[in-house]
Amino acid sequence: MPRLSSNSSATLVQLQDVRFAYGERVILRGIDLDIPRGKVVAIMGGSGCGKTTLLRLIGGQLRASGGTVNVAGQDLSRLSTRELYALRRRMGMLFQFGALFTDMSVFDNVAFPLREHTDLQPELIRDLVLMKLNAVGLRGAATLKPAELSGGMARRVALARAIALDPMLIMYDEPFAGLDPISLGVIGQLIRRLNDALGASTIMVTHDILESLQIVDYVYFISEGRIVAHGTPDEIRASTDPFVQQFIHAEADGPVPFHYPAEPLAHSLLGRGAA
Ligand SMILES: Nc1ncnc2c1ncn2[C@@H]1O[C@H](COP(=O)(O)OP(=O)(O)OP(=O)(O)O)[C@@H](O)[C@H]1O
Repeated sequence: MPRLSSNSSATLVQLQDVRFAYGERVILRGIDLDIPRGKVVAIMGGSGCGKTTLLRLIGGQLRASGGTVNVAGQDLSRLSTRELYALRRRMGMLFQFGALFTDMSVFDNVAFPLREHTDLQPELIRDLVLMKLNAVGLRGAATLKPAELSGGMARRVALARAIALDPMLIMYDEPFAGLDPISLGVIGQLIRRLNDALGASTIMVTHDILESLQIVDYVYFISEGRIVAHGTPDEIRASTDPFVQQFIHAEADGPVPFHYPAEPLAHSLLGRGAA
């Protein structure tokens, strides 16, 4: 597999032959990928192919059953819990729908990681929160509660919270899910801008290929536990790979099957199957 970057100091995250299974169920069968410093990289693939699992492996919430996950020059499997925790503080994560704390104001939501993980004085926390909210265009909404926000605004607050600690690596799981087309464009631009302003690297799991191609530097496609295609947005647009084509043209069926693996329908309907 050709690698995106062969210079290790330019690579923030490197996965080599990473394998993972939930019990008997094998999800990843040997993933090789690089996330270069400063870049925004999208990971795409069919539903249930293991994208979120991959983010959790990089975040150290799951341990690979084989291969190596290396972040900022550190092999995660060799870190103590304390070292892993320290590394995780340098990662910002926004998981699916990035729920805000509903009983806290926008300000307190963004202040939460700063209060939790630093000993900064309240005045400094205040300034940092206002700067983060300003970066996502919501400084004026600091006193609102999540229930008073639109879906797009709530997502922007979640972004501000994910970058509160100035992470070196930001991971987004489906950052566009459930957004209208305008908010989707706003969030896409923000993901790019925040990455560049922080000098961070970004990994984004998404189904939204057209939006992603506008903002990312590189895309990896996963299928059946392996990377099956990868390239820059221009390479992806020009690709004749059937897998990539299925994504670009949003075709329901193709190399990525519509159906979750199951016994034949007739078998299920006759009541002989498990479901
Ligand atoms: N804790 C778990 N225990 C057992 N199986 C799991 C667990 N978490 C996820 N899975 C299974 O592992 C597979 C990969 O899940 P994962 O969430 O990584 O997929 P995904 O590519 O992010 O999917 P989607 O795009 O639908 O969010 C799925 O089939 C899922 O059912």
